[in-house]
Amino acid sequence: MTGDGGLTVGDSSSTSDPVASGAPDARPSRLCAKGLSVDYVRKGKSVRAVDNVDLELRDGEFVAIVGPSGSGKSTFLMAIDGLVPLSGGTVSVNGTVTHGPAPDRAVVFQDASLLPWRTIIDNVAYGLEIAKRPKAERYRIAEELIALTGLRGFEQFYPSQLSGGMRQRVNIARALASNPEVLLLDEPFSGLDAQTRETMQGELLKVWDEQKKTAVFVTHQIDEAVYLADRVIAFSARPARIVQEWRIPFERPRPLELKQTQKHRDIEAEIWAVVRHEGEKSAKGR
Ligand SMILES: Nc1ncnc2c1ncn2[C@@H]1O[C@H](COP(=O)(O)OP(=O)(O)OP(=O)(O)O)[C@@H](O)[C@H]1O
Repeated sequence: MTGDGGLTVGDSSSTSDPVASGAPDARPSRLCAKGLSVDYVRKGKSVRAVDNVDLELRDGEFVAIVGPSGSGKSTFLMAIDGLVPLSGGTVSVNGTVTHGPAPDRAVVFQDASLLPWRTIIDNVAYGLEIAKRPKAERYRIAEELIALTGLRGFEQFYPSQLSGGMRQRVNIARALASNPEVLLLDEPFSGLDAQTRETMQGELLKVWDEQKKTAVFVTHQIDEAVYLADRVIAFSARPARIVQEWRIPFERPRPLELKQTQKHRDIEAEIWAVVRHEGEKSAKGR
């Protein structure tokens, strides 16, 4: 069940992607986690949340991470961002080992953490203001991202005047404003209703097709992972280790109707079986 390299869905597919056909990936390495481990201290005892995870993303790759609840997915993402200290291993961006958060990585969280007293455009431009970029430049960039994320006309609104889906658009625009090398998304659509969530998945792919950011996306939703990602990685029950990996063979751009196809459903079912098995192991261990 838990092969080292894991099953690779689509290896034999007709996709022209050189990665999927097994040829070496010539794209430069953007993000590299090596031997990444994280321990938390709980009631005076050390608890391992992430155990010795190796993961490399090439330029412009979109990787989704799935796994049972409490397996360590968010911890892994936070460790990449530098928000939680590593107990072991390294995180490198463009070959340079990172030490804590930096503008080369940006996170989009589940709850849109917008500043309520700032307008939408000022929220999007906030990071650029902190970075002391000239005013004209920050508004030019913010305007571009507002257009890209479908927020035109809402520049002068406040976060409380927007729906949850629109607030997440602002969050994504804000994360992209500093032009990070790597975009980290931690269940960004989990607070949205099913229909809005689906719309946002399509919108995210449009933005991603435009910008081709290297991205790590954590989610509970297998269908979301398969629809969005080039690769889906399943984490074990805590402590998180990589149990299996799937290469997703669908061409881009991907219409939302893709999710209704048998092949999409088959891949979902395969991944779901692995995640469920891991979840059961974790439930038995409690
Ligand atoms: N600050 C913390 N202190 C102690 N333990 C923590 C802390 N944050 C997370 N944990 C524990 O680490 C483990 C991994 O948590 P994490 O939130 O990373 O999992 P997850 O896979 O993202 O979960 P979910 O899918 O439910 O969001 C869990 O057992 C959690 O209780």
